[in-house]
Amino acid sequence: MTTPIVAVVGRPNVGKSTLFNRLTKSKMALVDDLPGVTRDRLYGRVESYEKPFTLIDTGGFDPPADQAFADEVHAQIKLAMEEADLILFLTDGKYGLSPLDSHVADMLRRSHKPVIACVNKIDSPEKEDAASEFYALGITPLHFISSAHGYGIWDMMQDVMAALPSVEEEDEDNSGEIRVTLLGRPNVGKSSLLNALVGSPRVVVSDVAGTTRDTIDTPFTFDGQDYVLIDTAGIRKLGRVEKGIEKAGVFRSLRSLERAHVAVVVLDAFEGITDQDLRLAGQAVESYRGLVVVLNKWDLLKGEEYKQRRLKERLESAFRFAPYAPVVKISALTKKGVNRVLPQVKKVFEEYNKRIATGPLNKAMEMILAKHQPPMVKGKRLKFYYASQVANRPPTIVLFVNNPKAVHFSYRRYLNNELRGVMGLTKAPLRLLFRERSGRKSHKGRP
Ligand SMILES: Nc1nc2c(ncn2[C@@H]2O[C@H](COP(=O)(O)OP(=O)(O)OP(=O)(O)O)[C@@H](O)[C@H]2O)c(=O)[nH]1
Ligand SMILES: Nc1nc2c(ncn2[C@@H]2O[C@H](COP(=O)(O)OP(=O)(O)OP(=O)(O)O)[C@@H](O)[C@H]2O)c(=O)[nH]1
Repeated sequence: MTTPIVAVVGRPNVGKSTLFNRLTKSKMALVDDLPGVTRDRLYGRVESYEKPFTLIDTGGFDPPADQAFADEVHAQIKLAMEEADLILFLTDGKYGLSPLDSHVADMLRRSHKPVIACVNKIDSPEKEDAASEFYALGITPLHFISSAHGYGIWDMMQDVMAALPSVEEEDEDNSGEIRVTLLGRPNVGKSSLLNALVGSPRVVVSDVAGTTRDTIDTPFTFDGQDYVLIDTAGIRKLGRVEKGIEKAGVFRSLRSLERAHVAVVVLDAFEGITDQDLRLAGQAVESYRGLVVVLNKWDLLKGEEYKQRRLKERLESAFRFAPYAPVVKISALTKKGVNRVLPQVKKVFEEYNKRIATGPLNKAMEMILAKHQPPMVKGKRLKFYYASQVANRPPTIVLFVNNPKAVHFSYRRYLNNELRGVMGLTKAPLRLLFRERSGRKSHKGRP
């Protein structure tokens, strides 16, 4: 199951960040465990609607000073058209239609991606009439919304939901191949690991940075298991892109993650763990991909026991948000340990496919709820009605509850840990979705 990517595009100041904040603010709080530094406004998960998705705020590019902002918008749109599954095109109803809006509309019409147009800053229904000039953009559906106050957002989200694939759609691909993505900041040794894994150096680099993205996947077999290394071109290309590296990098890693089962995050053991490393690992966790942490350049720590211990401590504290991720120490240079990477990937993948039937799941839920009752919220007890696994890859369980927003982070974590135990998940993540259900029957009333 992949999580779709929705990108918000539009001229500066139309309200993209405001919309982004509104939609992501009630996101489920797996992120609470991530160190503050890994949180930014580049992307966020939206899980409070029927279908979860990743939202990307394409604003805030820093164009070189001599370039007009038209170039900035142009760059955003191109990125969004390449990488997103759906585009939210925002315009400013208070300002009125701008020539740049029409230009953006032309570009979007030529893309084959679904687009939903929104006239923002329509703070009340009366303002809609004044904004009817936006129909001239020729993009439908067209919604009148207020990102700041919430007007029209619900209607717009209905169209977004209708355009996105459903969570319950199973991963059709039963070929048994494991899709792996290698993530890591520049110079940690991704290309070296790629070469060591695949055996022979492969020339996959496009020399012109920033042109059409050429995704090249590399299939191979190891110990009788089929693997596909995703976007092997991007692994090398990213190091060469200088401008807008961060945003391009975020996009690349998100897109690769969406196509992967397992992310291998490569760290440089010699340089230590940086914020960027944690951000990449955080993306993998937020995308609910399997995660294997590779400590590369271990050869440089040979005999350095103090440094090894320091690194181990730092790793344990920094990766508290993914305690289940196996860690493999390697040297891509000497190839020592390299053969231990894929067996770990395979173990994670096997758990990633696990299933639990509804009967045993609900029996387990009864015990879990009895052992540690859901807390009272404003004098009312949270009620869990029913649980069901709706997907694997990753294992995804929907919990029906009377008030999903009131399920506190610590209780979510409790449920997640307990259910992981029940399902025998030790190396892979479990995704819990909380859905509203009203009704008198309590969980105990269900068979
Ligand atoms: N009246 C009104 N103002 C809004 C609304 N949404 C955003 N604004 C205001 O518009 C201004 C720009 O909003 P941002 O969300 O920063 O716009 P942006 O598109 O992210 O801007 P860039 O970062 O420059 O790309 C801010 O002053 C917001 O408060 C709205 O629905 N109604
Ligand atoms: N000592 C040591 N050096 C390594 C190891 N792995 C890679 N290197 C060196 O680290 C440097 C970067 O390696 P690359 O494989 O190009 O790193 P990368 O992550 O692909 O870099 P970008 O293309 O910039 O993203 C090269 O000089 C490698 O020789 C290792 O295990 N030990």
